[in-house]
Amino acid sequence: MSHYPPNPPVLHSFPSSDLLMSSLASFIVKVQKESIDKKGRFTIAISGGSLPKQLNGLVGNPAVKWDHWQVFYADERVVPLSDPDSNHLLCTNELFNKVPIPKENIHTIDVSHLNDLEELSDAYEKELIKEFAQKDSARFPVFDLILLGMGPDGHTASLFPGHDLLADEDRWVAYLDDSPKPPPKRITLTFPVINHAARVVFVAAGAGKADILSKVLDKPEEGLPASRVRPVHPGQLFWFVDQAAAAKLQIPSSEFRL
Ligand SMILES: O=C(O)[C@H](O)[C@@H](O)[C@H](O)[C@H](O)COP(=O)(O)O
Repeated sequence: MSHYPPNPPVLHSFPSSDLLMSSLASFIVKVQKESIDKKGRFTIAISGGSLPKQLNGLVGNPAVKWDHWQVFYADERVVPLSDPDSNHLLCTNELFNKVPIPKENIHTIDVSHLNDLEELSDAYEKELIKEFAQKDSARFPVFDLILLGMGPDGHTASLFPGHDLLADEDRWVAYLDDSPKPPPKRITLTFPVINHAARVVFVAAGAGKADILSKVLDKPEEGLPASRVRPVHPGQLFWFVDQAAAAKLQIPSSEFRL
């Protein structure tokens, strides 16, 4: 555990969603390069919602070394991988079908083998242990990058306001069968895993995010799930937002520089 306080979040606000998307792609490419140069691989967790679409700047980008990516899901709905509710299906349609990533580098949560929630989350934890435990000797996996969205209630991944899972301090992967947003059964990375990542990036765009974003960033003491994302030192939290989402914020935006 780090003895230093978490680094303050870095906010990057862009005048248009196109600029947000291209800057996000540049940022990811830079992190990918640093990770591959250091360890020969790039570990990333992604979530659903509008996020996969925001990754469009990676499509056709020759700097992306897809065969070095190891992709996990920050959360997944417990439905078949071919179901329209599946985050994996969404990411496949929006991104993976458009780029040359080897299928075995995408770590799905596949309910066709197991549909007991506990077995399913244990199986995903084992998948993470295979990737991380022998290679890094940390108590929790240290992702190079975790990409998250934020719901209108301040939830992130499948960590919802007021839910018991917010207090989970031990597990790497947890499950719930009472998600307030359908579908009810989900698997999610826990806060300790999210907060041990080297970098976490939230992406939020559109006027519909303005109120909740100002609550999450200006009033972290309210403890909404997205406010609880505070990577332990030396981890760093970034917010990539557009001007519409940032309209009600008090904290200043930093210039985006690579
Ligand atoms: O699992 C879900 O129910 C959604 O995927 C959800 O968690 C989504 O990621 C956020 O609500 C952010 O949504 P947007 O990215 O669409 O703003």
